[in-house]
Amino acid sequence: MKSFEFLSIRYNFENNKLEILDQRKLPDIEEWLVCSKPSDTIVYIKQLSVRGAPLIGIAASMSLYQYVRAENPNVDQIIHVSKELREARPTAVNLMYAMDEMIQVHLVEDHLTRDFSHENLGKLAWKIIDQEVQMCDQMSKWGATLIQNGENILTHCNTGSVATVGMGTALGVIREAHKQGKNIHVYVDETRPLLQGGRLTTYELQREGIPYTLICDNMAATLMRDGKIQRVLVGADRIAQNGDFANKIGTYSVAVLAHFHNIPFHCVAPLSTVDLNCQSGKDIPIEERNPQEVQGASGAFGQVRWAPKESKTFNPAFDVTPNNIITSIILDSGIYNQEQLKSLELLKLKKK
Ligand SMILES: CSC[C@H]1O[C@H](OP(=O)(O)O)[C@H](O)[C@@H]1O
Repeated sequence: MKSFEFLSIRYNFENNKLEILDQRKLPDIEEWLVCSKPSDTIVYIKQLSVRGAPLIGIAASMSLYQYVRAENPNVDQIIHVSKELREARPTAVNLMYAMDEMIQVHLVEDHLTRDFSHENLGKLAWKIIDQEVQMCDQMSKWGATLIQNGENILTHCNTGSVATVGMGTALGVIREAHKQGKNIHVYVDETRPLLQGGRLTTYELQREGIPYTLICDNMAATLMRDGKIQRVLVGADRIAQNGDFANKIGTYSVAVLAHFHNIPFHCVAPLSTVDLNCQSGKDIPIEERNPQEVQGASGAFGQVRWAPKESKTFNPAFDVTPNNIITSIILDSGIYNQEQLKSLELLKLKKK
């Protein structure tokens, strides 16, 4: 392990200090929060101060490593803390994948034969980070091969460097296409209720001078009807064996609209997002969040409510898009079309 600084997570090896950029405060306030112990990290993951499927896995891995280096706990304590971190949010499988990698769950021997030294956990955490950076590069390059010059691309939620430690997933493809001079324009869904698009995707695009237009989620249909959108790119939190996938709430709506208007719709994610324990989207657990998020809005300004505080709300953080309305899934290993998804190509890939 060594010191590092990415856009929304940083670690100082000398003093074992782990920090995350409070994404609730972006774009107006760049404030770093200290993860001094795993319980801090769990709170930050639950409240989405640190968010994004790949990044929460990395934050949890670094928190577990930091804890072992600081406290020198026994194996049962390490396993217990990894379980608490694993359970911080239920949908993004990257969190479970990262914890399984850190406690070496694939080693079938009794856990006493596994190496839980902080040196080894540091190597495992760094391996997860390095893989994530590489996978972002690979899926971004694969996805950019599909982008034609001058396209308008719609994206939902935030899937960029704020949500990963690389160039991003769907937003990584957009970044790569822009870098290749493909003269694209991005339509950014604000993504109610937590506004990851309106606050975070705009923050990333603004910083890099990538042209974009911010829209409310209810505007995508009209843009598609008027021929203003040529492609849709979104991320994923968990992909089932057959290609059904869970992503930020509202993704399914966008997929249905794209299907109706014959617009290519792509999911972009690392292979680690594919969960073989899920045969189809029906098996993916969907996180339900608190009513205040729907009753109002929050950001750097704090929290505002406009609905009656007694309002009953429906607030799933994710929805599931079925494989039959997906044009393709773009992974770090390549592009998989609907027929390949239906013939369980992802299952074969994972088992290689
Ligand atoms: C590359 S981020 C993937 C995924 O994670 C986000 O969820 P959240 O903002 O709740 O952490 C969103 O669904 C992105 O598409």
